[in-house]
Amino acid sequence: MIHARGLAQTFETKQGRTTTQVRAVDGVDLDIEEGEVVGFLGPNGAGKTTTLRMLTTLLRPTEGTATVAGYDVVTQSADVRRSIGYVSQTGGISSYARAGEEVMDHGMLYGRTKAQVEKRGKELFEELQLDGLWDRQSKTMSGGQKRRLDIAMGLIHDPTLVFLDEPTTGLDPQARANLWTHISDLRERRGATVFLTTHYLDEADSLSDRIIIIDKGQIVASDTSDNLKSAVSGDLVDLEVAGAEHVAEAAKRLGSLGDGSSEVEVNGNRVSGRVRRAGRAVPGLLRDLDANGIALDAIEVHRPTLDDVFLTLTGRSLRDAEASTETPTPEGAPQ
Ligand SMILES: Nc1ncnc2c1ncn2[C@@H]1O[C@H](COP(=O)(O)OP(=O)(O)OP(=O)(O)O)[C@@H](O)[C@H]1O
Repeated sequence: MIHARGLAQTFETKQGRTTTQVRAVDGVDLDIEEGEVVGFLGPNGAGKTTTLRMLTTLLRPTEGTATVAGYDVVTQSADVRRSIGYVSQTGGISSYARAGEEVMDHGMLYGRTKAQVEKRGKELFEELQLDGLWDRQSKTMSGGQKRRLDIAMGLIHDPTLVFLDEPTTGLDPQARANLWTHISDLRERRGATVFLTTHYLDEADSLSDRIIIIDKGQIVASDTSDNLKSAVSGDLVDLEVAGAEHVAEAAKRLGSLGDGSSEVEVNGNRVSGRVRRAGRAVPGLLRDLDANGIALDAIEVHRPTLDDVFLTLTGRSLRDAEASTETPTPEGAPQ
């Protein structure tokens, strides 16, 4: 459904007389099959939106090639556009027009008849819990309602391939959960292929069949969430030791679990380290500590997260990467 080879985008930004080049996407290869839901994850400024804009023909690649739904994004851009649904990051709807009319107009742009778009539009309003809002002016809708209206616009022509750019950014937790259900339904009920960008780890985790992680314009991982996590060595075991005098001994015993190679960090009374198959190893550790008179105030075991995957691959936490990413204000709109 989506195939890319060496896809790249270099932007030029001017500050005074100095021209700086930003390599926003740096040689991306993608192979996404029909019916897959793919989460495209990365920190701010990693190149998610730029990749998506190239795949949806809104931005011409500076290097590389891509086909989407069988069509070349440069030489057959009109065919690509006809075959996809696209919901942009910012959303476009905030007008005096009635919500239903906007959705119908959009569908008719794709060559559907008025009767077809009215029927499909009303179905989508019901599915997306927008019932009763058909005659509302979109500018009077709440943020969550507008976002769902954006999605209705992206789906009105029944595309089999849907691009969603950060679909839930800015929504409250309930509206996010709601939208997740709708996104899952796209594949379950309509067999659609979904390519969604996000920087929410939980979103990528719960929605996607496959997660592709991009960092600094390059793909650093592509696999199922479970496989990515199992490549991280072990579960994180956190001990809170009851007496300061026992901390060093507890650290030694935690470090000697498994093959004895786990690195242990000590912070005050907290001792933490990665342990393979913690579910099996921890009961023995507890017995061992108890037999040696070392009491614990608390113990927590955390399965690896996608953030751990990113940390293992890049040496940085996704959250830190996000906080430290400078996203200069682009000069001039993209092509
Ligand atoms: N039109 C442009 N001109 C110059 N630089 C740009 C332009 N568009 C994007 N960039 C730069 O390209 C890099 C990638 O941006 P992009 O928007 O693709 O990242 P992103 O992963 O989608 O980030 P976010 O999660 O914040 O949306 C950033 O450094 C950004 O500042």
